Amino acid sequence: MHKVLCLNKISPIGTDRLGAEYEFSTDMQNPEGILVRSAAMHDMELPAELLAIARAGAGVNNIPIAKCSEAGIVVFNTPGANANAVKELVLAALFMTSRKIIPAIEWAKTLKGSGKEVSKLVEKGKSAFAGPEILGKKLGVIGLGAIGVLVANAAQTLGMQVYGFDPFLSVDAAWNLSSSITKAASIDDILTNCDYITIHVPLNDSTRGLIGGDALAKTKPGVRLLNFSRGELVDTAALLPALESGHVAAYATDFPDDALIGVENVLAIPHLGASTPESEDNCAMMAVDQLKDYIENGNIKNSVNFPAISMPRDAQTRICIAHRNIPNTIGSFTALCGAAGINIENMLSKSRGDWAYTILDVSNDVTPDLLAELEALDPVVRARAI
Ligand SMILES: NC(=O)c1ccc[n+]([C@@H]2O[C@H](COP(=O)([O-])OP(=O)(O)OC[C@H]3O[C@@H](n4cnc5c(N)ncnc54)[C@H](O)[C@@H]3O)[C@@H](O)[C@H]2O)c1
Ligand SMILES: O=C(O)[C@H](O)COP(=O)(O)O
Repeated sequence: MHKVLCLNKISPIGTDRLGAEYEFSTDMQNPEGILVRSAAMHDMELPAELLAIARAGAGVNNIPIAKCSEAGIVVFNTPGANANAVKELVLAALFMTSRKIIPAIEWAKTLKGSGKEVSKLVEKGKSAFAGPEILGKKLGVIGLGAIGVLVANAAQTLGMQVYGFDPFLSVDAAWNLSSSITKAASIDDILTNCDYITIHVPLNDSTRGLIGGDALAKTKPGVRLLNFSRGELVDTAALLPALESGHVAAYATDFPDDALIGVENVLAIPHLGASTPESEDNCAMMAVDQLKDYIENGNIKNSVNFPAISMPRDAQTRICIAHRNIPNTIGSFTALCGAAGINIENMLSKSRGDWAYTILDVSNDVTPDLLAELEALDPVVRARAI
């Protein structure tokens, strides 16, 4: 029986796929797998038996990736599985930051009880809530991954002039991006030219504070800023005076902090980007399928710390080794197997940056001693037989 711990509410459409061979609970000791959404894991002690963490979603800044790699724990996410949900909310925010829809609705509520006067009061008061159309305006999209591409393409069909910036644009994203999107040469191109700016990059050490005082100073007066990625990408302390002065006309964020809540022209959304049944189902199914395939077969798809690697199984036993990407490591594996009288029928090794992963399909049973010898090799962080 495999054990999977669930740290957030995950759609049963996904968890039902675990099947009868899995014990699944929100509270258990020594799990082999963890399913998580946004629960903070940085301070969590990682159980010794833990093989993998599957993030049902995109962002993995809540997971201690480097610590997981050192322990040979494979971390998965579900690229693109919630991208449409976020795109739809970003489009809503484009309209809401333009047309003052939320404050206008709030004001309309205050007219309750005015009887026959309501329509007169509506006509008298509505001018306070006028706001521009998005048609023809310039939208800058920072980060053209799964979400950024969908936002850019949709905004273009709504008649916006769209500029995109992504120094690491993937080939897939380039294929999916409408040819009408203008490629920005630098982030400054976006900052200085655009009426609306939307951020779709991961939060990491190089993107934290991406939009700070210097960046805001380069933006056009009246710019509208949208952040559906992570709060710390935008420096709140620098943003507040820019909102106060009106230089930033509106800020829509899915990640409000205490200082932003209640501030005029801030649209503070409680992290609803991926909260649709469709996205929750998609993410849960992908996360569970990837986790199961890793636990049962050692295959890796959509990991953020180890390479993609997959091999059909046709031998008695599979040895899976997570290790550092160092020359001559595979030679030590085959030498140890040879010395133990193990016949390797098939093998595959892949690397990704500092880390690598090797699958050895062998025609014998594998002893705990051999696994211990493999794990004792300097570059190896985890060896197991399935
Ligand atoms: N609000 C929500 O509920 C919600 C839902 C999903 C994702 N997210 C957030 O949105 C982020 C993006 O999601 P995604 O699915 O599009 O991820 P993705 O990995 O498909 O795309 C991220 C893109 O950012 C680019 N990038 C990285 N650093 C950059 C930089 N400095 N400048 C410009 N581009 C840069 C990458 O090249 C990549 O193309 C996630 O990391 C997550 O934090 C939020
Ligand atoms: O990175 C993500 O996928 C989103 O922020 C969604 O987070 P959630 O799964 O906690 O809604």
